[in-house]
Amino acid sequence: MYERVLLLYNGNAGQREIERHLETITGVLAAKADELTLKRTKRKGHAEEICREHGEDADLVCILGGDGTVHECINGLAELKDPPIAAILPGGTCNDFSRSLGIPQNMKQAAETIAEGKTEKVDILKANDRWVSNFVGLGLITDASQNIDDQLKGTFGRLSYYLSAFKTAREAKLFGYSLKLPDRKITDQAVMILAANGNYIGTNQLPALHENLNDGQMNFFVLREAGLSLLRNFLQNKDLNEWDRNNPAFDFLETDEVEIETEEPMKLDMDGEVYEETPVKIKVYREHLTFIRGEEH
Ligand SMILES: Nc1ncnc2c1ncn2[C@@H]1O[C@H](COP(=O)(O)OP(=O)(O)OP(=O)(O)O)[C@@H](O)[C@H]1O
Repeated sequence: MYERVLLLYNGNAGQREIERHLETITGVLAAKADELTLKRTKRKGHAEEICREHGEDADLVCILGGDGTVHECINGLAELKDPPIAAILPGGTCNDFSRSLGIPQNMKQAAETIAEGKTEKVDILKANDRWVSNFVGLGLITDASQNIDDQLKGTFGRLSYYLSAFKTAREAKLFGYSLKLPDRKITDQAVMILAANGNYIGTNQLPALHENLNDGQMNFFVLREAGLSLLRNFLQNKDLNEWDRNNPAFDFLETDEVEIETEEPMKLDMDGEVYEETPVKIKVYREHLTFIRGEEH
């Protein structure tokens, strides 16, 4: 039983079915809360403000939205002295971080998972001044998310991500970068760099990964030009065996800290939205927030 539950929802996210879901969710959660408050985000950045200002008044904050809304919420929660437990109701298009937590993608089942109340402390990344739940990327991934046509996204949902990623992959640009890792420095060229905290991107499970969300490590991928066909296969969910750690088309490593510089400043994609530019320092904050989790992840 929770004393105070805050249910925050992005009426703008996903396929605009959220209001329909609210009835289901409140039906399940009301039985578990002495007080249940609903707040609707009015603009981009609002979820972050609400979490920063009201997060400590709740013992559970339920986030109904996609990865971009989760991103905002953790930025509001991560620096609170006594942050509440966070729970995700998958109301976006991809909902990747909720997948890593084993949250069912069916809304009623997700609400029931919250009602069951299993929790886990999870790692959160900090990239320059922003907190990140799922990933930080640059290069091809940033271009792909920027190329998503909002109208297509509304109509085709996650299919629009694939269309955009395929389109972008044909025009991938090489860039020069240098990485500073705790034990070495690497200077080379790539088409994409990805620092992943979660295990899914664009609803696809990332291959060759760490097993849990609280090992204090991020999974770090550098994709070379030769890796583009690999990426296409990844988007079609096939031939994942090619993502062997020894495949020269990409570098794969685990680290708790990295600094990335690029020849020119490059935009950074954080959890599906562009925030900030390179250079960037990314660090894992181990078990920094507590989330509701499902059975399997
Ligand atoms: N009321 C609002 N008006 C405009 N934008 C909003 C509002 N509330 C939230 N947003 C922004 O909408 C963006 C997209 O929302 P969200 O990520 O939740 O859905 P999505 O993109 O469909 O999901 P996913 O990232 O899982 O694919 C977020 O970055 C968030 O900042």
